[in-house]
Amino acid sequence: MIRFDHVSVRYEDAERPTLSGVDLTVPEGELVLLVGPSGVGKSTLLGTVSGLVPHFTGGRLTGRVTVGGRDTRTHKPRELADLVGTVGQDPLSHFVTATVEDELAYGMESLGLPPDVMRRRVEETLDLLGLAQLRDRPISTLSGGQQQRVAIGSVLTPHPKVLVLDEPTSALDPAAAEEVLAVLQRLVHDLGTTVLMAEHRLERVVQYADQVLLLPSPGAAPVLGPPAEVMAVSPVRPPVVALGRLAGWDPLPLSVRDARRRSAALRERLAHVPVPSPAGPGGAAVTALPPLPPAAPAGILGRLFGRRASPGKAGGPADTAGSGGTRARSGAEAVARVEGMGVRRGRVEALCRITLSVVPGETVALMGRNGAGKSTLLATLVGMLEPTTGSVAVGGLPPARTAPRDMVRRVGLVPQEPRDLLYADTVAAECAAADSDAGAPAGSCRALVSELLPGVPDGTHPRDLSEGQRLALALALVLTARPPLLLLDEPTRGLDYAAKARLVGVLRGLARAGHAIVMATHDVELAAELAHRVVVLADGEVVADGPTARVVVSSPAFAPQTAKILAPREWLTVTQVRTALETAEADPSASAAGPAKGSV
Ligand SMILES: Nc1ncnc2c1ncn2[C@@H]1O[C@H](COP(=O)(O)OP(=O)(O)OP(=O)(O)O)[C@@H](O)[C@H]1O
Ligand SMILES: Nc1ncnc2c1ncn2[C@@H]1O[C@H](COP(=O)(O)OP(=O)(O)OP(=O)(O)O)[C@@H](O)[C@H]1O
Repeated sequence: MIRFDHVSVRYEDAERPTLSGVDLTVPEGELVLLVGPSGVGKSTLLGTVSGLVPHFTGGRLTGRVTVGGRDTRTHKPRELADLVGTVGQDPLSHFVTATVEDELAYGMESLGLPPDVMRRRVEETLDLLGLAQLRDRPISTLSGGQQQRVAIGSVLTPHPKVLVLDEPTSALDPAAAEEVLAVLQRLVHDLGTTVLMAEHRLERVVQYADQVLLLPSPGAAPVLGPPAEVMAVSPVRPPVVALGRLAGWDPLPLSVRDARRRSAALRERLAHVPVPSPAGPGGAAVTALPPLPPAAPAGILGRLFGRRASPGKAGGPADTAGSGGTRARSGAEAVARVEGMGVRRGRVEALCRITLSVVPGETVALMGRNGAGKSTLLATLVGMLEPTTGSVAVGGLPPARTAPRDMVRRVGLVPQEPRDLLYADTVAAECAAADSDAGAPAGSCRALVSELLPGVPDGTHPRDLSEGQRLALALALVLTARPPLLLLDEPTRGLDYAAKARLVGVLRGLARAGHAIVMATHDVELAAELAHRVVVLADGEVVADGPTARVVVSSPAFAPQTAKILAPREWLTVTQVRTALETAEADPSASAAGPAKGSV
């Protein structure tokens, strides 16, 4: 159905081609999963199928890509619209109408489908994607995950023969992601739709794939094959595969169910090994933060507060007590304290009766369904939104009523859409501005970008970066300022597993140094790896708040793969299991050991 003949793509001024020698066929009626490290060229490859590359991105395409026999270089994207449905990484750039219902109908209208067919499909899709209650809502008022559902729904309604999806579940909660993948699988099985989909969270998708297409490194020849075979050689792999490789299971499991069936010996081996208790916040390891830096210069204020919904009232309560006084006033040294807080957004009661506090050195994962109120909570902590009822204090001050120049020294937010932080024309200029805004030594921000994700080019416009590269840049910009309270909204979109592991390292270091971190995330593996505590929101209320293992292990939605495989014991990550096995091997007396080496 999709044929690549000797395809190469080279962007202007790039040192080498992003894609080269792609020569393969995606058969009709298969779901092919495209995987590879951040920035390797996955979106570029998808773009050659939808026609966006090179028509909209620039660069030079050589070779030929055909979809259902149509050459994507001679057919503009709109001439492929009846055949190919595309969802890109940024749902907002995708929308053409203002409301949910109109957006779902738009593609069908352009193809001239009869009104009764359109009506029926809109209703079906609203139900399928849990959007029925949002049908009249302006798209601009939806949460990130709700927008992603609309973007997916709008390409499903015209029933295209080919779907090209770039990280379609990146903003979805775990249950919604499963539902969307089940719908896609049904389209593939029942209607013979061909799906080519790029994803980083392989734990969500690999078991649905008929074949996996791996781009191992920039410009390297792709590998296409059965999922288990490709996973055996892939540099990116989900925890279930990493655990299978660690335990020497053959064939490698792709699903939790497969892994559980093979896990008896591993369980036995771990039976007498204590699960390491995660280092909690506080304690000797956490050092006190240095005093707050002097007021931030103006530059960074634009970045952090440029898009605030209710502009900070300049001249709000001054920090007269100084930083030490402020902290003392706030009571038990909490960096953030929320009490009985409610937030109304238009007609929606987005948060209700929220009470929680965050202490220095603590990492909190905010989890919960799409639209539960996670981003809203972060927005109130940074001062972009004001509580309707109750109170919020950060560093002892009410964020929305405090001058941005005072807030910016206390709190930094990496928003769900990292683009909102980026203003300069090049990566180098963004980094230089961040260093100067934060009063950090020149080169600090650039070093952080490279630490998080090697290979991000200095001279590239942030607009042209890959999703993972852009997020790494946004994270580095905020981390350079080292705010005492660091807020991250979905901090792993577009990041490969290695980049995620490096991010975990950086954030752990910050937590040890006394920074408090609150991250809204659907990435259960990240929460398991990093968070001391998980707070679950549902319909704007806190429904669970406790140590990570206790909250996630019992939850089918939030448990990481390792926990599902090894339940009821509370192993959360492959790293924990690896360390335990290595320790047991070094000191067999520490456990009632079975064979230390080889297959377990
Ligand atoms: N329009 C463009 N102009 C110049 N360079 C570009 C452009 N689009 C992408 N690139 C570069 O091409 C490379 C591949 O980007 P691409 O978005 O295809 O990667 P990806 O594998 O999809 O990454 P991610 O997993 O982070 O989404 C990156 O180095 C990126 O900076
Ligand atoms: N500007 C707005 N106007 C009106 N309602 C809004 C606005 N922004 C968000 N909402 C609504 O407030 C609720 C909470 O949204 P929020 O973005 O905080 O959810 P979330 O938990 O971060 O979701 P996601 O996981 O999808 O990012 C949702 O019902 C959403 O539709």
